Amino acid sequence: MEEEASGGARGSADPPAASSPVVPARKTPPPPRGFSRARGSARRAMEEGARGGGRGRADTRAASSPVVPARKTARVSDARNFTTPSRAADHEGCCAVAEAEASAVEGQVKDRSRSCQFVNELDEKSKVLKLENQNLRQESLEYKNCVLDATEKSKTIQQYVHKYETLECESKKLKEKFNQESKQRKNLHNKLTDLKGNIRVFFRCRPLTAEEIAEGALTAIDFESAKDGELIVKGHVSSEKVFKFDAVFSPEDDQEMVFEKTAPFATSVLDGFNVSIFAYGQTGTGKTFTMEGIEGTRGVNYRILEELFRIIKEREGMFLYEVTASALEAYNEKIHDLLLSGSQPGATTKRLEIRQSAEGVHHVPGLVEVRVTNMNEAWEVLQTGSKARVVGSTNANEHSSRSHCIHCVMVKGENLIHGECTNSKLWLIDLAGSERVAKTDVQGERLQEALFINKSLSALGDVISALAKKTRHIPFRNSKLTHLLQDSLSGDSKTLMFVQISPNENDVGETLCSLNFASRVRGIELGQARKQVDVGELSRYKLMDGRAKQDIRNKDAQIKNMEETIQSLEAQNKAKDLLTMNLQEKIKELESELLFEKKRARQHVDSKIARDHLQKQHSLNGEKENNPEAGQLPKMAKARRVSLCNGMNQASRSTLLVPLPRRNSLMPLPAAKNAATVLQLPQTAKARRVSLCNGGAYPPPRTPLIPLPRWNSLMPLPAAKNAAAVLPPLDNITEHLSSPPLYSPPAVSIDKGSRSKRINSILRQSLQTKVIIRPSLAAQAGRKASVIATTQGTDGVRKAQRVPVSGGTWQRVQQNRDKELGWNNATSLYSRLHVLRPRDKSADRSLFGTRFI
Ligand SMILES: Nc1ncnc2c1ncn2[C@@H]1O[C@H](COP(=O)(O)OP(=O)(O)OP(=O)(O)O)[C@@H](O)[C@H]1O
Repeated sequence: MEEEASGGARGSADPPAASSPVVPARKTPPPPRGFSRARGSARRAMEEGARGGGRGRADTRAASSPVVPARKTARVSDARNFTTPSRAADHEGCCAVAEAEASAVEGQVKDRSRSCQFVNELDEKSKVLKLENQNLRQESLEYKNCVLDATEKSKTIQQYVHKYETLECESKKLKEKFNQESKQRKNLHNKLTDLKGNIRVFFRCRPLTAEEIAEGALTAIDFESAKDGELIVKGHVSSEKVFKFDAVFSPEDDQEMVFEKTAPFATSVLDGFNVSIFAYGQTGTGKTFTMEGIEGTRGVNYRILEELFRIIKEREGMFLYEVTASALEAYNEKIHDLLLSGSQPGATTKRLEIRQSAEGVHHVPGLVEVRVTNMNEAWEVLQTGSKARVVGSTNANEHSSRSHCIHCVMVKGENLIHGECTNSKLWLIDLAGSERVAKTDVQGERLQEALFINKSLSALGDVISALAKKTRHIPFRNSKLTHLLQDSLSGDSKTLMFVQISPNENDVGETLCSLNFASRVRGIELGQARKQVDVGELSRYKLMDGRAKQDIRNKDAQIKNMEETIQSLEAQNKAKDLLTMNLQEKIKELESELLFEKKRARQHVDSKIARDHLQKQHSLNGEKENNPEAGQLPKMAKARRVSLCNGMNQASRSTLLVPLPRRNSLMPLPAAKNAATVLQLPQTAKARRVSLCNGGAYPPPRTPLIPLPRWNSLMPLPAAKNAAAVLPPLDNITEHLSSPPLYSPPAVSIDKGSRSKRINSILRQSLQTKVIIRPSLAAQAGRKASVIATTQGTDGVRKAQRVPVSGGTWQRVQQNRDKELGWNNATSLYSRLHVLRPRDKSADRSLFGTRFI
């Protein structure tokens, strides 16, 4: 930009360069419009001058130059004065040119001034841009520095991230280690507790009161010789008695020392165990002092709460705890909520009952539970309850507790690392003191209270005795107190009992009673304390378990049903298989029977034909003997076989044996002389078989013969004498043949009448059925070598012929049909008769016999 600006400046300061039209456009700015116009007008003026009389070369040069110096113009004007009239025009032209040039110069000047202005503006802009450039450079440097910083920072961050990851990893390892150690500590703690016993008994003796000292009372306990928890009670009558407890606190031991050995129970509570701490002893022996303490010397209740919240704080981040507190009293065998009664001591409140939950935990439904988040809140709740407790003045104690005061601190814990939830309770119980009514000399209400107190403490003694003896029944429900302490005494929790005694020698009887009771309590062997995993979670798991079990039961039932179904289906299949087998066997049996019957029928027919043949031969022989003229007929009959096969080969002749109908009863046989040319039907029964081959030249083709319709039984036989004359015309015969059904079986005889008709009809129906339903039978039957075929003879008479199976299609069909009508008649008849009388086979056979006789 600087170069351009300087170029512009140079252009404006160098007129020749500016006037030169060949100055490169790059170096000079574009000429202003006025300048162009000036050049155009100059050119036009020159042209006009040329038109006016021609112009000199110099003028032309001058005109060609856009910038003409003033000096030159004056010379031209001087010359005008000394030129000829022709030059006047030149002069005028020159003037015009000069004017044009002047105007051009003027325009150029204007343009230059504009250019200068433009250049100035550009300079200013350039300066601004320079400044901007500098700023940008600076910013760029700053950015570069920033980027460097960012890179360094990102590197640092990455290092930090890496460090953080490493730390996190270490933290995880430490957490795991902590968990393990915590678990180990817990186990050790529990082991220690177990070794010490789930019920521990601490002995505490209060100091002699001022009154007692004043009375000169002596101390019955020998603390000097007490070593390792052993305690010697000085007997004022008999020998000394030694008791052993888990801890012995002399009158000189302060609250802090007592709590030192109590503090581990706080850890147990937060670890998820139920803990019960209670104080037992004669009235005025310091139970309330031990449990609650007095201003400045706080007792176990205060200190254990302190310890609880201290540990909760210590475990922050790893465990989450929720603490609630409640307070109640068992007064005259009634349970009252001490938080409901508020600040009105002894005020009648709603009576509560003890219930057992589904999980087996004893609780008091409807008890007010106050959520507390710190020590002060918790202590306030406990104090509220303590203040509401029934307290009365007796001879033994100015502020004697007339009820059993029970504080309950419930702790819900969640391990944030592995998510285990616990739900534990800390019972802090200040029992009412036992008292000898005669000694305390209480009256009225106090007496009643004392009776209830003694009764409940007696019930507690019974429970302790039963637990010590491990009897099956523990009388927990004999009093509200024992009922409420059932969970604490039955082994689910860790229990600590303070046995409080008076050092006064005068109270040694009560002291011994208390110490004996405490010894029994200490002797109780309870099972290992159970960790109280969150019952809600437990119940959820139980519910899931129940559902899963129910699902399994349902599935089992479904599987059982399916198995039963499968079994029944298998049984059905087996039954069907059995039925099928039986049916197949039956079919086989029937088929074999059928074959047998077929054979029998065939044999029967053959034998019958043979018999008929013999009979007829005999009768013919007899006739021949009686009538010699008639002897010609048997001769003709003998010519039953007429060979029509002259000239045929042997094979074809052997197959062309066609049985002819028994026409002997219908027409006379022609003479056998020309048997080779004309087929002569035999007149007698012997003529039933007609050989178309040379008779006797070849053996007969087959022995089994298919029965032919017994035409003789349908039509009257003509007289044998003049058979030719008696024979009816052929047309009549055709009528006879065609009138009955083609395949209707012949009637047995006219005499048998209705029976034969019935059989006929059965056979007919059977045939029709067979033809329609089982055409394949015909095909099966067609496998026989030859069948009977009914053909139309050349003479128009229907003839039954034996034709070869290898004949034409029509012949085969006909053969099959005939076969079916022949041999299968027996089958169908048998079947039908079998249907009619299935078991009377003899009758069937007789019918069969009848049919073919
Ligand atoms: N260890 C002790 N040190 C100092 N004073 C004590 C100690 N034990 C008890 N006392 C005092 O003895 C008196 C009676 O104590 P406390 O009321 O606690 O007895 P108690 O067993 O609760 O009686 P009760 O059964 O009638 O309620 C109180 O004035 C108390 O301060």
